[in-house]
Amino acid sequence: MRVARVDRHAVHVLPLDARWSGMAPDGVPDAGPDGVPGVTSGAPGAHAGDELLRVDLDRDGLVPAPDGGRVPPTVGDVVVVGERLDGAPHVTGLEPRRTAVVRDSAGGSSRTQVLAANVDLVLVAEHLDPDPDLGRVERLLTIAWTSGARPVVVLTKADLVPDPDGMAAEVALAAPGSDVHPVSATTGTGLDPLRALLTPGTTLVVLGPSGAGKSTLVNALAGADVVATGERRADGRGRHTTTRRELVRLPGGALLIDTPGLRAVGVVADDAALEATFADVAALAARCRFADCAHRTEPGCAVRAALETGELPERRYRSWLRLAREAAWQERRSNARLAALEKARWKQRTVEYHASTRGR
Ligand SMILES: Nc1nc2c(ncn2[C@@H]2O[C@H](COP(=O)(O)OP(=O)(O)OP(=O)(O)O)[C@@H](O)[C@H]2O)c(=O)[nH]1
Ligand SMILES: [Zn+2]
Repeated sequence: MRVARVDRHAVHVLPLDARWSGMAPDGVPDAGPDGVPGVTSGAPGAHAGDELLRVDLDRDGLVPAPDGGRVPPTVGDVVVVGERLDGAPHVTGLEPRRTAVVRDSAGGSSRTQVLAANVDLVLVAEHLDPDPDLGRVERLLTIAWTSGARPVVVLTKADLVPDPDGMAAEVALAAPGSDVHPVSATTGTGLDPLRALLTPGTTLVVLGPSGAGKSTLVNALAGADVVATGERRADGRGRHTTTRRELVRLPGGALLIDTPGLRAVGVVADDAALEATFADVAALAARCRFADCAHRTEPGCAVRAALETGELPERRYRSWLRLAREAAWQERRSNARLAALEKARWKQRTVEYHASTRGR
């Protein structure tokens, strides 16, 4: 069962097997009377042909993870559904996540948030008009590389600029290793190579700022209005944009994880992902005379040399420093949090041990 939506006390799942056939899956309970868990019909329009099954979570809202811990379920997760004694469906386990799109969720609790699981393709959407923000593209690419999914950069609103291909070539310098596609959802230009990526069963997520045209792009790719866009509604009653994360089946058989526009995303990145996003910088650093070169005043520094000749743009170097520092800081913080958790656990065990031996 694939998690399509997460509520506080339940997940809504797509039966994996019945996904393409549109047949009612066997063993799925009928929609019960009000308030009783059962089959709920999909969100209006979004899941035509798919029946979502509402499955209760334990009181803590967590599910047993493969490593023995308990984690919050996320959209795209594959869960095991069992039956409780009263016959109600109930999440009993989580399959290992093949890939995970993780962000650093700012806030006091110093936690990371898994935005989407088991994603094959991350479309990094950035508009050509206003000018693309290369730092944001690099940030989202780092998140994409860290996830384990394949990143593809999509430059939207190509119809609004005179030279979309020239701009795409510039963005490509900030995106080594990923394809960069200038597209226009309005005219349909550039959509075909993206459509070719959306094979049946492929799960994709589109990351990008609000207003980049993510929903418009997805609808254009799907050839149908599968997600709400930021267009003003005909009745003039404001905008209706994505407000929650949800897995939606596209007509061609690919699965889209629709997310609200990300304002500020903190990166959670591993070194390999940073090296992928900044492959050009990493290649230069590998040529520095000293292996531990800090690229400041060391002799034989290939990074500084490239900065001086202009081969490596100052902007990109700064962006690399910033993201590397941010990732390192995030890692230290999460390690500190893990250590604190571990300590609390031992403390609890000690207390329990003393309680159990008291009075013997
Ligand atoms: N000219 C032009 N406008 C576009 C294109 N794609 C999207 N837009 C417009 O850009 C605006 C934002 O598009 P959305 O698809 O709602 O953007 P979004 O990224 O999904 O935004 P959120 O849902 O807030 O995250 C809308 O007014 C679209 O009509 C395009 O290819 N060309
Ligand atoms: Zn150096």
